Amino acid sequence: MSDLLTKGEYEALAASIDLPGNAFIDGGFRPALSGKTFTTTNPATGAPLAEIAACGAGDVDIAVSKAREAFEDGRWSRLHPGARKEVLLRLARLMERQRHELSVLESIDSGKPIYDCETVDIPETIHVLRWHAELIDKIYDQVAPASDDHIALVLREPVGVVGLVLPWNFPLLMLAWKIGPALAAGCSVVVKPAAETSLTTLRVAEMAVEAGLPPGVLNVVTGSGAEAGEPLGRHGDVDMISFTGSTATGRRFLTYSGESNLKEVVLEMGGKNPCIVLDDAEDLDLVAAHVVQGAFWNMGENCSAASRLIVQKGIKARLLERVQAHAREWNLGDPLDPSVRVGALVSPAHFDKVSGYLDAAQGGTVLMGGRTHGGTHVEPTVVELPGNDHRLAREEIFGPVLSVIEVASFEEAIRVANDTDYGLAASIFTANVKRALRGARMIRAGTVTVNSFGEGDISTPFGGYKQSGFGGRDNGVHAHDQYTQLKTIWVDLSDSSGDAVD
Ligand SMILES: NC(=O)C1=CN([C@@H]2O[C@H](COP(=O)(O)OP(=O)(O)OC[C@H]3O[C@@H](n4cnc5c(N)ncnc54)[C@H](O)[C@@H]3O)[C@@H](O)[C@H]2O)C=CC1
Ligand code: BAL
Repeated sequence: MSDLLTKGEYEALAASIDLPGNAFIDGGFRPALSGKTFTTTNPATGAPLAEIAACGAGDVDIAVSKAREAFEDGRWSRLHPGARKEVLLRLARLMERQRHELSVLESIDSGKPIYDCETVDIPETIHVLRWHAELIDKIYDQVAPASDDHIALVLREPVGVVGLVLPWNFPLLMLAWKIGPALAAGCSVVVKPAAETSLTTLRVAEMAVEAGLPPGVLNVVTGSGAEAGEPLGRHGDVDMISFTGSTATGRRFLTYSGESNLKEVVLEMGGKNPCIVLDDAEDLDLVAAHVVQGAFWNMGENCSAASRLIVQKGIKARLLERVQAHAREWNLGDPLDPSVRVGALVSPAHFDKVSGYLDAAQGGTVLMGGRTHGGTHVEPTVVELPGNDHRLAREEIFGPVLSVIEVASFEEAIRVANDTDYGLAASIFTANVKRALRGARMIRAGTVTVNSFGEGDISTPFGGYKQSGFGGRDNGVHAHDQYTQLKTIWVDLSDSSGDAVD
């Protein structure tokens, strides 16, 4: 907190930053082959920020071939793990030195509150990179049990050239969730940031080369999903795609893979995450603070947002009173003001989508909020619904809208929690340990938090059940599974007669 600057200082920094715009390929910036650009704007003000290269299939081809060249000649993939670690640690140090600049870039490009960027997004990004860097020279391969005449080695090898397709809601943090383990494993990467938020990814690519990452290992192709994302997904020389974003686009990557080279695909997608509060939950103030954080943090633009509050009848009135009291503390305003908790939604198009859900709240009771301000701000909104079949309870809104559903019992709470196509995250609040753990087991979600809202931390795998996830996990040692493949080397120690060699 003491490290925060003033609003005036952030504004001055924003005005002075030299904004990147070109794609980053083979260690340097270059325009799109077509020369085309698109404008990225500050969603809080509508002001244009920079012209970004609108990459297409030709640019993706070049980026993939440079990544392949780098991978095959071993400049990174065969570097000693300790040397790879040092480069990533240097990158983390550079980012730490430029944390204010990165925070401002992230905030003006995405609409996120500077407070969040300074206290969560940027420090977490740096922490994630450090964590994976430190892991590089501590993971051992295996020797399998075999007869005395054999040695069976099980090695992890980097998967090769990977495409990393990013969302706009946590641009830098999702970059770190993916490049951390991918680069640690020795892969070369081609990153496709969301068109709305390319700036910090481009800046970090530049810093990575400054930190000593060889050219060609980390490339960034900017542009739209259709023009840059699809050619990456369909590319015949990309070995694997790791994607975070909507379930609809995630599905497309499976098609791209099936129709091209059967590249591996790991998908981290949407959620409609339940937050269960049972009658016996203790410390309702704390519960309410978690509920509000879960629903409104990052303006609800969060795949793990606790967007469905499933509350037992006996506690509902008291809880909702406290939820509203806490939510009132989440002030809406200029994202560069460090006292602001609710910034702008990422774009006018997304604002329209979220506003549409506010219009669709009929049939429910709006308990607070429900109004919009300017072209991209939405008030934290709490809507009580008649049941879990309401559209607001079924579709991912990705905005600051909390749906409340009353239930009569623990059993009904679990049934409603699981009554969704998604299965990313869930929370359960109760003083009864058996119910907490039984509930956590019964809920079909990749992460279940007990008496808190959260996503675990860097050491715990993150990903979804059902239509929230596919093929692997981010975070933890488990994230390295995505970016490595197992090779068995079977060594015969016997001589040709079958006797053991002396
Ligand atoms: N982490 C998450 O769970 C996220 C979920 N969403 C959800 O998705 C909704 C729509 O947001 P979008 O920005 O449209 O998400 P999206 O899933 O379409 O975009 C994510 C990434 O995929 C790329 N992409 C989009 N269309 C593509 C295509 N046809 N082929 C290849 N790549 C493509 C985008 O350029 C971006 O880099 C949001 O309202 C929200 O509900 C959005 C972002 C993150
Ligand atoms: N909450 C981190 C993952 C995501 O929202 O995409």
